[in-house]
Amino acid sequence: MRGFPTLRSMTHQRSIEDLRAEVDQINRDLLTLLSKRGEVVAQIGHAKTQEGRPNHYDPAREDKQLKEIESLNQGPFTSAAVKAIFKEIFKASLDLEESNDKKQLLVSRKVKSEDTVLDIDGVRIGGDAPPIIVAGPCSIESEEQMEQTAAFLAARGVKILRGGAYKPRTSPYGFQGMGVDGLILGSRVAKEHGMLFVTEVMDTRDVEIVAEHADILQVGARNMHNFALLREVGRSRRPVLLKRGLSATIEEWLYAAEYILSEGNNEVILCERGIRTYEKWTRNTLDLSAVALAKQETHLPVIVDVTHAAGRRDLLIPLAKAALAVGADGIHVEVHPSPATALSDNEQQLDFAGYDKFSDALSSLLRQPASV
Ligand SMILES: O=C(O)C(=O)C[C@]1(C(=O)O)C=C[C@@H](O)C=C1
Repeated sequence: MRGFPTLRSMTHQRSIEDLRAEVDQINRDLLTLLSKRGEVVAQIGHAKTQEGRPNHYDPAREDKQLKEIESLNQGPFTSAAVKAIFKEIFKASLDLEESNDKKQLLVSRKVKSEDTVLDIDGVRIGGDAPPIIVAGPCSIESEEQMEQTAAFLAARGVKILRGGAYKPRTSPYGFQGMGVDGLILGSRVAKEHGMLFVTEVMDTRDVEIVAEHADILQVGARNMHNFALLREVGRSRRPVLLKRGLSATIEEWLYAAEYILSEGNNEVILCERGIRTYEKWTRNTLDLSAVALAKQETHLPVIVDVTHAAGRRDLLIPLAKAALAVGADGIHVEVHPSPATALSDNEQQLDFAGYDKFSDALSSLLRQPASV
């Protein structure tokens, strides 16, 4: 009798082994096609990166492909099943594009394996250099305050003086900084004591004037996502101290550094300063794994701002010790001649006696190069 073979007669016609051998071959063919697709997709990813599109996800393109696949599907799988398989393929393709992209980042150790060591007028930061201390008041307030602080710190071997001339305050009515007068004062006092001067720049319009007076430009946590500012400091040719954003992931922080390097400025110091968590007993939560990871994944120097991480003086020594133990290339700490009368951050700045205790406690760790 003619007609369609029954399931029974079919299974009798071909053995399971035989059918499995065919499935094995189909698997091999599918894998070949999948790999071929992966290679083409990687090229799309590369082209997107070159066009400056770090976000490779394109839902409209995925949707178009799914619609076509659905219209071509003739079974035996349902369209829902086929679409689910293709969605997995898109996801894997996106991962492939993005991981290739990360391998090409200028900040990545995969691109540059040796540590970047900054040499700013003889002050070495990163690599085999002993950890540095960046210290000074939160805000530049007066000539007397800067002079006293610089003299005190320089006598203890501190090579980098910090001080804010433009202050990003939570309240618009808080002290906003001395502006250009503060820049001039900070840079003069630092020079007089043989120190480098680092200060924050908050606005693209100020990059030029800040770069004129400061040896290192700081991009603060609140501005880590300010891509126009990152590009501008990248064009400035001054070393940049880039703080991690309040709620930024490590990846976002490294992409922020990439913005600076992509403009041709390779002199970036990463600064972990604690992230915002549910914890209330500290101002922020110091993320030491971020320090270890940034050291591992990038070639850039990484320092730790213990003052903002803790927000309280009693934790500065243990946090600084821990930071140096995981390989930080330096410590950033706020020091003020009279914290009680400081115009900003008076809860957390160290007075001179406090700084002496702090540096004594760290002295053995500060002599040796960052390790791990
Ligand atoms: O066509 C693209 O833009 C791709 O990046 C490729 C691809 C894909 O696998 O088809 C991958 C991720 C995008 O979300 C969209 C599509």
